[in-house]
Amino acid sequence: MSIPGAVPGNYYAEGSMNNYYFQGGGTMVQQPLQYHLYNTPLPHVSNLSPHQKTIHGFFISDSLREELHRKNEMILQTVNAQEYGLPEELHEYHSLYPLDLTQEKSTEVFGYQSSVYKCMCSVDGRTYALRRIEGFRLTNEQAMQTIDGWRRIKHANIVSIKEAFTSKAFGDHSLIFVYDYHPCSKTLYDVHFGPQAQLASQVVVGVPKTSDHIIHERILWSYLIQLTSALKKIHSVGLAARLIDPTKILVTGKNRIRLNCCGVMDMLTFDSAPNVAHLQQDDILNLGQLMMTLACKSLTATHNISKSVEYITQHYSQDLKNMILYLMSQPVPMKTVDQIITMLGPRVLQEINDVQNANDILESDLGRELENGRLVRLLMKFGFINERPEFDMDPAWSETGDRYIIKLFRDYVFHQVDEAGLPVLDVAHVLTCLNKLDAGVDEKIVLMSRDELSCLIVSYREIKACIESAFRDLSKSK
Ligand SMILES: Nc1ncnc2c1ncn2[C@@H]1O[C@H](COP(=O)(O)OP(=O)(O)OP(=O)(O)O)[C@@H](O)[C@H]1O
Repeated sequence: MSIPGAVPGNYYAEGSMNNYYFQGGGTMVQQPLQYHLYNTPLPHVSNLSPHQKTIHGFFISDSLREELHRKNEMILQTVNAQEYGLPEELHEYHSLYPLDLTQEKSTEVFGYQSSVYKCMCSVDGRTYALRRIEGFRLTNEQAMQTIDGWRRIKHANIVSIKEAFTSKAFGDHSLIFVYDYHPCSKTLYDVHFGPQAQLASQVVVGVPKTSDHIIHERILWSYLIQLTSALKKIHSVGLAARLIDPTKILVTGKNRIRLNCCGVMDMLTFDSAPNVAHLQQDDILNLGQLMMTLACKSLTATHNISKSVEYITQHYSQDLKNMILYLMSQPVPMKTVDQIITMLGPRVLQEINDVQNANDILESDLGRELENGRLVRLLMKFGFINERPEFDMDPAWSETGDRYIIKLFRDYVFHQVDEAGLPVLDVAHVLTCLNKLDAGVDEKIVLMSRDELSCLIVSYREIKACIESAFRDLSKSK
């Protein structure tokens, strides 16, 4: 059988659906489908005519698929709790997985050592990030109430907190904070100052840093806008962030940042009753220091401000330099986040434009998968009906009546051969047929019996009715 109207070689089906390898002794072991099987088109198929399409055109982009797969894989990662000396259960959480693998824990930020774990909640089945403050004994129960204000904050640039509690499950007095989990996220420190970032910007001895190694100005403005937006929310409810540190800012997507560990300092320093207005001024100052650190790509940039300003003047616009200097200046009498927002002005519009463009790209990717989801549901119905060994005490059910038409249609879609008797693997033909079937169009096709002795002329609308009726029979039997 050949495909009427199909242009041979127009479409390319690449890759196999499963990954096989042979174990010693010749047993074939099936591996789960690996995302890396889908690669971008090879050079010899990339120069297609305008009417041709590669199979990649039908699915979401490789990079997005890989990113989503990695995130899903990360959510499912587990370790043996005993091996890592972790409790099997902690309050309503289980399956703890350490996210911070550094041996030497710093006490610089909180004044206590802290660890972070991914975990599952047995109440809602979701994944969370637990931050454990080690060896902290809570003396005043009222401190727990400081979390209430933070729990009400829902903001795109703040990692949401769920709850806090104390625990002796680790063998000490620990204070535990439960935050939303953002799989595969890194800290801003890891992204710009971690070993990989260092490697990328390694300076050859004697050769000065080139502008390739600095963070692009547009990214710096984007960070500033996102953090200002987070501070606006926090200050407007009478709280202060208190931690604007590269190790406590999460990068959860491309240039997408979120303030992490909100509420921890309020609990740790509850007894000293800090002044919120002063802390809010400190937030603005810390934001300026962070921006200077990032612009100079040096963690010690604030130790020599005049040298750092000189560096920023050389590499960035006057606007950015003025902004950083404003953030770091003395408050006379008070600086507010609203003033920063006014100064950001048109940059905010640029950010909105970038965000909306990114959103459009994601929406078009989603649109492609939407079609695929529809077709998968149709294929599942085929699977339920075709080749069913017996139904309603009738061993010939799937081969007779309406079901015979479905079987012949399945052959028409998937089992065609070309003039030389070779299988036709034309994805476009399959997609066209399935889409027409799903829409139930009036177009008629010729279905041939396997022995080629008889043929039926039926419309897609009629085949659709056959499938719906057969599927209804199957679902009624439950
Ligand atoms: N809410 C979260 N969701 C996902 N991953 C998180 C979350 N919070 C922290 N992490 C990850 O946990 C790891 C450790 O975080 P942590 O804040 O301890 O950073 P750190 O650089 O180790 O800081 P410190 O030196 O203070 O311990 C980081 O890789 C971070 O990406």
